[in-house]
Amino acid sequence: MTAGMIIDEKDFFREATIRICGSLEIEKALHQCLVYISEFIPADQMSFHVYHQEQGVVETVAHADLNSGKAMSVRTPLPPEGRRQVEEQRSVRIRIIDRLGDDPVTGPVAAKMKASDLSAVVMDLVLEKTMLGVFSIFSHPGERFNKNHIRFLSLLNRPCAIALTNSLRYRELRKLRDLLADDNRYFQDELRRLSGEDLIGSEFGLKGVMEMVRQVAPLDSPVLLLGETGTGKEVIANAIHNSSRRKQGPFIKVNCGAIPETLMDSELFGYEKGAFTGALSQKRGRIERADGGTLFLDEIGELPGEAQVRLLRVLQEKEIDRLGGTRSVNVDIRIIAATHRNLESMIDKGEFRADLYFRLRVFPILIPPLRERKTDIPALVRHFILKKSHEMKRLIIPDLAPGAIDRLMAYHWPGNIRELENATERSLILNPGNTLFFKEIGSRISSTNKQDRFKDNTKTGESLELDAVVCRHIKKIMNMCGNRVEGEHGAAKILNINPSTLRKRMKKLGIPFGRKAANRFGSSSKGDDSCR
Ligand SMILES: Nc1ncnc2c1ncn2[C@@H]1O[C@H](COP(=O)(O)OP(=O)(O)OP(=O)(O)O)[C@@H](O)[C@H]1O
Repeated sequence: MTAGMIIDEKDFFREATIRICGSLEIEKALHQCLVYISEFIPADQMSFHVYHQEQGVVETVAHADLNSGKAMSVRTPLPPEGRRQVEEQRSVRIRIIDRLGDDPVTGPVAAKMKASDLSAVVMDLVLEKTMLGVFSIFSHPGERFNKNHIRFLSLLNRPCAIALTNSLRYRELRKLRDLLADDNRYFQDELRRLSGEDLIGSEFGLKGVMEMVRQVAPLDSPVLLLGETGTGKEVIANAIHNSSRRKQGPFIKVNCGAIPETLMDSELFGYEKGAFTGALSQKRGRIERADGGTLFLDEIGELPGEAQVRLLRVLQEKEIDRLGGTRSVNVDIRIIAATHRNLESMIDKGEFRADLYFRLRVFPILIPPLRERKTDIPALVRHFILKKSHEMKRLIIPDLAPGAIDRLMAYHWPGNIRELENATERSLILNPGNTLFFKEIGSRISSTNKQDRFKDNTKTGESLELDAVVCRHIKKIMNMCGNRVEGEHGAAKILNINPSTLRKRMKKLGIPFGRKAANRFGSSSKGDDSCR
């Protein structure tokens, strides 16, 4: 103590503790504490050090003098003797070192801090039987600490240990937070790069859609994307997010059709620890994770009834309740929903809530199927050739064979852009050479056409055999002509064949004509099924 100064131990402990535990920023706490202590003890500087045994390194994590404090990470390797002393030490020590430079442990550290000539009190900090580090208090130049000083400083062992632990944990958390923020930035950029540049057709087939995207993106209104499967609803949802003020925030996708109904609530809304058996820790739901960004609800038509009610509340109140939670959590999200289903007919069948539908369809955008924007096909297929060739690490980017584009344009693409993407990939696999023919698309076109014709005929349940078709046709014409074979208004003239040939054919097919026909044919031949 400085001459004549009397100080109560309890006051000293209380005041110094308030200061050393007063801030999680250890440099500030250290500085405040030093300023207070220096009124009673000839202390000029203080620092915290941590020992990393694997590397045999002392890390100085904070240092303060009477002007200010500084957080740092200065690492000093110890010589073998210093390492041995630290590692073999079993008891908690508080020691006075008359000259820091002379000690094998403090010497190398003090040299870095230009404090080799100073005297110091060095105190091991232990909490719950764990050696945390060291607290050192440096004297004024030329002064020495005495037993009385040590008695007072040793009172601060526990508060200093607590302060050091808290600040190290805080430092770790901040590091993780910065890492996460950095990762997040990286992934968002990556996503933007992938989705932003990859939108083909914005000036052609998707021009109208992109115009609507530009109108709605800056607002916070919900958007409902409608379109067949594979038309690019997710790509458009991304484009809206990336052109909105939320673009720095998260874009969180929920595929309502892919999450089992029993897990939907916990996935969307999250849960508190202990909300159900197995809820070992708190989990934030996807809605909460989208806070500050966009929540993309893909396949919204598949959302179970219970979750529809809870989602409606999110849209109305802008807050969510975690499962097992006792308080609501505010969320700032923009919702983009998408579906290939007809939600209105689902409402009629009681499968989708009308109130949720009207909340979601504030701004519907219909994405046309690929068959209605075939002008985009050449650019799309070239884009996919490039993309897939890179993915497959092909050194040469294949070209399109003459006629390939015609084949691609002639097909009707029920699976839309996804089908075109897959067809391109398949073609690349099937053609290891430098030219893509898309011959398989050609065969798909003819098989589709055959199927269509087959469908048309089978719709009526009629036979497709040639004789049956001819029979039906002759009967139809005979009916039109009032069963007359010959003459200006006779069936032979209309069918452009000789009347006797027609009679022969009718005989062969068992079609009555002349008097016989008068008994059989009425005004309509619909009831006659002899041709089937
Ligand atoms: N305009 C486009 N430009 C480039 N690629 C596109 C475009 N539209 C869609 N794609 C690609 O086509 C594939 C299908 O698109 P996306 O998943 O967005 O369709 P979707 O309508 O959401 O499908 P689903 O209804 O099945 O969820 C994706 O690989 C996507 O990258």
